[in-house]
Amino acid sequence: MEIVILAVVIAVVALGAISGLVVSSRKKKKLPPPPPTTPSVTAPPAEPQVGEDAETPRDEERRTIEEVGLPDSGATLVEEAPVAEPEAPTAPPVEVPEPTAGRLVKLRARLSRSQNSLGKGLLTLLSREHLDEDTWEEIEDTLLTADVGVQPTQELVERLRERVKVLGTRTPDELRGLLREELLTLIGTEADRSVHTANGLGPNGEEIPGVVMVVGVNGTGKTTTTGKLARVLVADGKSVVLGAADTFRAAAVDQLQTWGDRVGARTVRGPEEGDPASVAFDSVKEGISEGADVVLIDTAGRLHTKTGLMDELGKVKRVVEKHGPVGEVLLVLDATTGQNGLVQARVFAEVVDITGVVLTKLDGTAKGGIIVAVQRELGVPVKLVGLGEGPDDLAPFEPEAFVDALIGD
Ligand SMILES: Nc1nc2c(ncn2[C@@H]2O[C@H](COP(=O)(O)OP(=O)(O)OP(=O)(O)O)[C@@H](O)[C@H]2O)c(=O)[nH]1
Repeated sequence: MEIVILAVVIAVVALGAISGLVVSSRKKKKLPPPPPTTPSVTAPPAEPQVGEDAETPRDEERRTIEEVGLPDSGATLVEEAPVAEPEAPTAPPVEVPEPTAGRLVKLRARLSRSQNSLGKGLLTLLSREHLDEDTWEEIEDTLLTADVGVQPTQELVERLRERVKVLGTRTPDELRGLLREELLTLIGTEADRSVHTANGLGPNGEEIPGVVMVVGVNGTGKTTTTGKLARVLVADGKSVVLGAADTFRAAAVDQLQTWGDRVGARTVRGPEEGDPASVAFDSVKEGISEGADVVLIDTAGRLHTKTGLMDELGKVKRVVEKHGPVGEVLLVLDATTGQNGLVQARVFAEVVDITGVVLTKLDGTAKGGIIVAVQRELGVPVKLVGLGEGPDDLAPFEPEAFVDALIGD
């Protein structure tokens, strides 16, 4: 019996020893592998351990470092865990403005609102039963207040008096018709009001983009107008390059570039306070190399001295003309400045050949008569009018639409 008990104890101890070995081997398996240093991969293991022996036979072929192909730095790592590229800022989508035909008609409500006192005022006076001297004087005053100018006012009143006399009895429709005709005569319906953007010819007979210079006193809306004009041209299917030759005001350059970016037009700019003529030259050069249809050049309009202005604008024009002709020189005038605008017009006309006028801020004044006055003063037509601060608030000037907005139709 004692022998049996002894045998059982020995068997239990032996079993305990064996199970202890197995547990320790399992525990070792759970250990993280040693760091993969080069020697540990290629050199045979030092003293073999029980658990290790059990896993990897000592005589098993081992792979060399080349065969193992350790991840070598970036490339493989990137594959396993791609590093997110920082997203490039996405450019805002390029806008395609609506075609400009009939834009003035669309903006008619604004014209009617601002010019109401002129058109409706005249109609009311003409509708009086007795058109006596006082009434004609009031008609004259209304025209003068709207900045039509003395000479054109007298002409209009004279013609109206004559026609009303001949007409005898007058219906409201007849009066409106008369006034419409006479206002149109004053404004002129024959002039070519298109902005000349046709290609010119370079010194060797090659085609170059149409070149438009935009001039005017700072603050009249010159830079804004250049930007809006770029939109008008893009809307009409033309490709445009902008020249920021108003180098004296960095903000004006940035402002112009923003306008250009919105319609996908490149803006050529120079160093701050750099030579405006050089920027103008470069912008036409860029227009030629891009094969653009039109180059619009925004110029500086500081008016301290006439000689300074003359030198600057004259130089810009001369330098640009080395590439080819300037098709259009647009003078930007602020309609709200009234007679002051006419003084500016005179000065600019003396220093550079103006070919067209842009009248801005017509939405903010009742003095639409300035259109007549400025055309008389310069002998060039108003080609565009600004009727608001919105990007598409610049419209080709159409006399009929203008007069209809004034007096209603
Ligand atoms: N209401 C109204 N505002 C306008 C019109 N045209 C331009 N403006 C505003 O007039 C202000 C002056 O315009 P700018 O284009 O900066 O004037 P600028 O002549 O270029 O002057 P600089 O940039 O200093 O050269 C801006 O606030 C324009 O939004 C318009 O037709 N109507």
